Amino acid sequence: MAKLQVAIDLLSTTEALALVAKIAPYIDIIELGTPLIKQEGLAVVTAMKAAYPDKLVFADLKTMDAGELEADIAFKAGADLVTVLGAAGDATIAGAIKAGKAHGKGVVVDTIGVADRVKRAQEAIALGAEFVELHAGLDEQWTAGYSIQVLIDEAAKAGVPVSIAGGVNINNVAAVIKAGAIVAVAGAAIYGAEDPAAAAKSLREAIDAVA
Ligand SMILES: O=C(CO)[C@H](O)[C@H](O)COP(=O)(O)O
Repeated sequence: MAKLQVAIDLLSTTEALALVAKIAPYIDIIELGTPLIKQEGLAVVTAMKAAYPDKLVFADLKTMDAGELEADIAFKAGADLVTVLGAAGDATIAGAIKAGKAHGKGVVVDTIGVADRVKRAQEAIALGAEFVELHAGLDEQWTAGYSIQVLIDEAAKAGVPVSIAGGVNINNVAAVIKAGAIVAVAGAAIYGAEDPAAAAKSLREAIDAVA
């Protein structure tokens, strides 16, 4: 069954916990966004895992160097999954994966900014990543001509476990899952919705209708 990951790009632990209190029944993975972690530190990871021990807590570190060290501190703080950038060297990705193995946790490789996302996804899985995020970041989404269809097409040909992030919403989530993504990542479509619980419920139902 494909998973729904909420990407929380809010800026306080209080707001993040309040959001998850509304949407918890519909989501599988709670992502603490990079700006949130930069604002609140890894304490937000610890607080979220303590509040939701049965959910997967995803720390979006976007690590570019010192893979083993950065992953280790996030796993110690309570993360189940951490991100390393696909743009980083193989040694950085391998270091994070080593820390993941030591903690019995996983590493997700984020392809933001990578030119050939499919090739890097295949390389990252060969290194031992849990799955790879085919990702167009918030800035790229504002670029003229951006379409999530690019990521959907890449997921269909990747042949390795991937998630898709970059403007996932109720209009495209079925296509995301039909393309083979094992995780749909939705940020603004949930935290920016007038009714986040209703938005998360609709996404959950759309995912389950495909899977
Ligand atoms: O990691 C991120 C930005 O770097 C976002 O959390 C990710 O792009 C998902 O957000 P949205 O669904 O709002 O596009």
